[in-house]
Amino acid sequence: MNAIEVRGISQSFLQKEVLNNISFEIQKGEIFGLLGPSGAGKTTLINIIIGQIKPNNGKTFVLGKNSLELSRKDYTQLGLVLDQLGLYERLSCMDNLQLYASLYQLEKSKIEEALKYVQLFDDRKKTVNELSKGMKQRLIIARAIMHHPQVLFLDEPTSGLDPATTLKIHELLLELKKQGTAIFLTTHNMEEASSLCDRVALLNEGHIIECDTPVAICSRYNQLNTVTITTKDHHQYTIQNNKENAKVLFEEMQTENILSIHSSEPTLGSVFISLTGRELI
Ligand SMILES: Nc1ncnc2c1ncn2[C@@H]1O[C@H](COP(=O)(O)OP(=O)(O)OP(=O)(O)O)[C@@H](O)[C@H]1O
Repeated sequence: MNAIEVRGISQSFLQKEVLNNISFEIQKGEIFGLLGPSGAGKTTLINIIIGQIKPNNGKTFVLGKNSLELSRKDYTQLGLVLDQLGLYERLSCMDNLQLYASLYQLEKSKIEEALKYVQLFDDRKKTVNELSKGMKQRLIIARAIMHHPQVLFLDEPTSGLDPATTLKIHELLLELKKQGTAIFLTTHNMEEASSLCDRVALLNEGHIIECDTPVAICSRYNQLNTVTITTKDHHQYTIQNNKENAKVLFEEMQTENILSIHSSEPTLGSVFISLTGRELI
């Protein structure tokens, strides 16, 4: 059974089409990234999958169940990291989690376990307004995972965080993946997607324009593989890294006039730009 299944989803708001015939599936233990620029419809798709928006067309399933028929019990299998809202600023980390734990009827040990997991146990008595942005985000992740959900949704989980906190969050997500959690995340950050996700979908103007492993997508766009040559007389030019240009490169090398040669492989970011003419911001 797929953890998440999205079948032919289309959605418009005020006659503006946001999602057009979107389909994909996510397995247990898989990290799947949805990449797209601001306003591409990423949050809308999460809301459809968790049954909070009824789509104009198509169906989504979570753990085999139609999203529009999820019961209260089904929701206990899901974890959500949707934004930084929903924390009580003047309550401690512990108290914030305790409020949620009572909804799930979790024992205190589960809260402590989650706080340790995100490395906030020593700060458990601090109030939320004393936490940094990265600590708040880790608290939200603790809240989303303390009941051990089978499916975790994260909307821009590391947006605006420093590289060290981002790395910590990536390690946490990889650990959850190892335990079999299916993880669906949205991001603008193609480096995050490349290093973290098993598969990614590139979303542009309502359509999925690519969906595969980051390596497979990048290797499909080998024409973006280039070589930049700088000569000793400070002339610089970039050519495609292909068979035909190997001859040009060889001839240039024989002149002994080369200062440096840099090769540049396609990245998800450069693929996205070449396909859409726009950056992932
Ligand atoms: N309830 C709504 N009513 C009208 N328009 C909406 C509604 N929800 C979303 N939209 C519009 O749908 C489009 C997609 O919004 P969405 O929040 O899904 O994008 P996003 O990809 O998550 O963007 P970001 O990366 O900036 O969070 C936007 O143009 C937004 O204004």
